[in-house]
Amino acid sequence: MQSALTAAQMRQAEQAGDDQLGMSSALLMENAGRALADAARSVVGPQGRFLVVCGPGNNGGDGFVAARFLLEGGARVSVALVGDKSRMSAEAQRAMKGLVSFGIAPQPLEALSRPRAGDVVVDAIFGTGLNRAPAGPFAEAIFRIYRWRRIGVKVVAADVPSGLQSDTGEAFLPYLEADITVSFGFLKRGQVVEPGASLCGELRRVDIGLSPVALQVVTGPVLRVVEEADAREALPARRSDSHKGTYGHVLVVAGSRGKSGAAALVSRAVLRSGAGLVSVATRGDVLDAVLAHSPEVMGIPMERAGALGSADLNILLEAAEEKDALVIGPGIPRGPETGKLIGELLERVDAPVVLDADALNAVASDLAVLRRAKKPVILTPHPGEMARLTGRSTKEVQANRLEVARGFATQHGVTLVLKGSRTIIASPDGELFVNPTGNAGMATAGAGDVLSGICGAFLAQGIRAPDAAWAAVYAHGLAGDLAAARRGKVGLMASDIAEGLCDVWTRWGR
Ligand SMILES: NC(=O)C1=CN([C@@H]2O[C@H](COP(=O)(O)OP(=O)(O)OC[C@H]3O[C@@H](n4cnc5c(N)ncnc54)[C@H](O)[C@@H]3O)[C@@H](O)[C@H]2O)[C@H](O)CC1
Ligand SMILES: [K+]
Repeated sequence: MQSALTAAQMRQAEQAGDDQLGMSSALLMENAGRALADAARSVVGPQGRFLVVCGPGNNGGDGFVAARFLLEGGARVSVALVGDKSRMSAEAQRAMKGLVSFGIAPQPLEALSRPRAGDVVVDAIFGTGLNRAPAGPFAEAIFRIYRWRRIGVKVVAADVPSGLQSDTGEAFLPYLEADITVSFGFLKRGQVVEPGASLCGELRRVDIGLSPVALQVVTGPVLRVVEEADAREALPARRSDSHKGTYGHVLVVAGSRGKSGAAALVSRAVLRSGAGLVSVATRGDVLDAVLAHSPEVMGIPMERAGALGSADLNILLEAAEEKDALVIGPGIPRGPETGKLIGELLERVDAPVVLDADALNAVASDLAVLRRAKKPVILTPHPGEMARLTGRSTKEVQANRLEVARGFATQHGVTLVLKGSRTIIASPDGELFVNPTGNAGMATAGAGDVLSGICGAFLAQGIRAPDAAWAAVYAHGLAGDLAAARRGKVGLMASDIAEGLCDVWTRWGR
């Protein structure tokens, strides 16, 4: 998995690179500038026209070096310096001197001819050093580039699109959107979470000489980006001498009158994700609808009507015997005692549990039950459910996704999946993962039910909870991407995602 660092962690890594590997910042800048020039050239070819816009810091320094390499390659290059020359960093001044020795001196941006459609602007105004909203000439430069992009000028960002906060992924106003962002050394957090991920356009990470060894000195939680190979390897290969029991039996506690579909979606997703068997415990009339939907699903009829409560404990404890994982929550009839029931199940069931949807709302009033769970627990809230779990507003949750997810997971000793674009997965030990797959078409009824089924199936196959969570989220998003590629985003339905899982497994040779 790739690591996505904060600016402070980047500086630690850079320092380690210097101390241990003799990679001075000047050498790093040379390598960064060369990679930036290569990326810019890849957009229009060496004969294209390039306008490199540099700020006062080392991001600007990368731009000066890139301009020199473009020039050496025979390209037509003009260079602008934004801001006061006297405020330039030493490395940027050195890089500018190198450029001037090639006969090009940076000009004020307004003195240069406006780029045309198809030309390339290299955005080297701000990188990880941005610490407040761009103003004055910086804002003006960003507005100009923003307007040029709308007429077809391509923008290649050095390290971070200017205006984007590299730690949080939030953007100051004004900010730039890039067609390509060239990330030097390690990825930055702001490039892999929204809205930063969208502002970066195509994200290209380039090595500049910072050895992965440098990561060992970095302090604080390192955000890791789930990659396809990781998710594929997390899933056990199927042995020829195996039988359905080998892949686990999942108990699904879901569904209620008018919501039998939730139980059907979860149970189908469980089977579509490789579990050997699935049983659904739900009210009798609901169960008939679920079993009619999928003949492969077994059922445990719960005759008591009304909300789930302690009176359902015995039948569910019995149903949970010999099970390898439970999924509780989608569409359940929730009442005042449901939280107590779930707490008792967590304490006594000898299998890992996925809590989703109304099971999350049920335990929100007594989160202490989570710590008392006998086996690992995965929670899969969307931001609104996370708000209820934490007592924060949804807006606050969304503005602090990484911290909120990690804080909850470590406080309650659970694996927390905070859904949304670029879903965050946090482990009880404080590991942090971000998922890059998925698309807006998946904002559709039942998509979360499918995810909870995949999580349950992966747990039942023996994958440890945090890995089961990020691998399930990755597969779920990839299934949605493959389904959307075939049938569009607008009409995507949860059952398409469940069916799309088959394309994931064939793609993975599973
Ligand atoms: N870390 C590495 O391995 C490498 C990093 N490189 C490049 O360096 C930049 C970070 O450079 P830095 O000098 O720290 O900051 P910036 O160039 O991003 O910002 C410039 C400078 O501007 C000041 N500033 C911040 N916000 C504002 C504002 N709104 N208005 C005016 N001025 C502002 C602040 O003081 C900054 O110092 C990194 O992104 C890489 O591109 C190396 O070149 C390669 C290795
Ligand atoms: K930049």
